[in-house]
Parts: sequence; structure tokens; C-alpha cells
Amino acid sequence: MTIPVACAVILNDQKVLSVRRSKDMPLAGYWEFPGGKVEEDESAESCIVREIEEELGVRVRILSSLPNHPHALTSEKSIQLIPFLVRVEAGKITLYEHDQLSWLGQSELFEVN
Ligand SMILES: Nc1nc2c([nH]c(=O)n2[C@@H]2O[C@H](COP(=O)(O)OP(=O)(O)OP(=O)(O)O)[C@@H](O)[C@H]2O)c(=O)[nH]1
Repeated sequence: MTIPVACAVILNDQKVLSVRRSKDMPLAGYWEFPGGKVEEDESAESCIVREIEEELGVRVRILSSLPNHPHALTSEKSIQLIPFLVRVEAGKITLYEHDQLSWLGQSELFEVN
């Protein structure tokens, strides 16, 4: 089974926004790009706008779509990660589901879980 997951790449001064999954979420403590599962009858584009509003409380505009990335979770379950480069259009980033955020530079991305 392959689950489509849309995620947002939000840049600020060459650093990318990363958020940490809270203890109320599965895979707690792992860092990710904000986003979530694409629902049935939803486009990946609508999904990322919805998820970012739910998770970070901001409205984003999609600037471009980035190459999709398949990622095996278990032998039966995999994720098709669908990243979008987005820009925050309105609001102030607030964590509604995650417990930490960090703006990470290219090499720092490899230093978190
Ligand atoms: N958002 C996000 N999810 C990722 C990334 N990489 C990655 O493997 N995933 C996985 O994709 C899945 C996304 O599921 P989720 O639980 O965040 O989705 P959701 O917000 O729709 O939650 P829900 O199922 O409770 O409605 C998780 O298994 C997560 O670990 C990433 O960079 N960002």
C-alpha cells in the first residue's frame, strides 16, 4: 500500500522549516516537513494548503512542486512524499500539533531524527 503524503518546504534565509512530532502523534520525536496524508477526492495541492493551515495556522501559496520521493515504512507500507515549495501569505506560524520547530540549514537537516 502506498500512502500519498504532501509536505511543505518553507524557506527563510536559505534555511528550511522543520517541525518535531509531539508525544500525541505516532512517530513522536521525529522531525519532518509539515504536511500530511492526501485525502480521497483531494488534490495534493489542496492537501498541502489545508494541512499547513491546520498544523501551523498560516495560509500558504504554492510556488512550485518538487520531485516526489518514495519512502518505505514497512515491507507492506510505503509513502509517496509529495513536496511543494510554498510561501507563507498570511498569519504567524504557530504549532498546533508539533512540539518544536527549527529552521535548518542544508547540513543541519541530517543531524535531526
Ligand atoms: N508530514 C510529513 N510526513 C512525513 C514526512 N516524511 C515521512 O515519512 N512522513 C510520514 O508520512 C505520514 C504522514 O502522516 P500524518 O499522520 O502526518 O498525516 P495526517 O496529518 O494526515 O494525520 P492523520 O492520519 O492523523 O489524519 C507519517 O507516517 C509520516 O511519518 C515528512 O517530511 N512530512
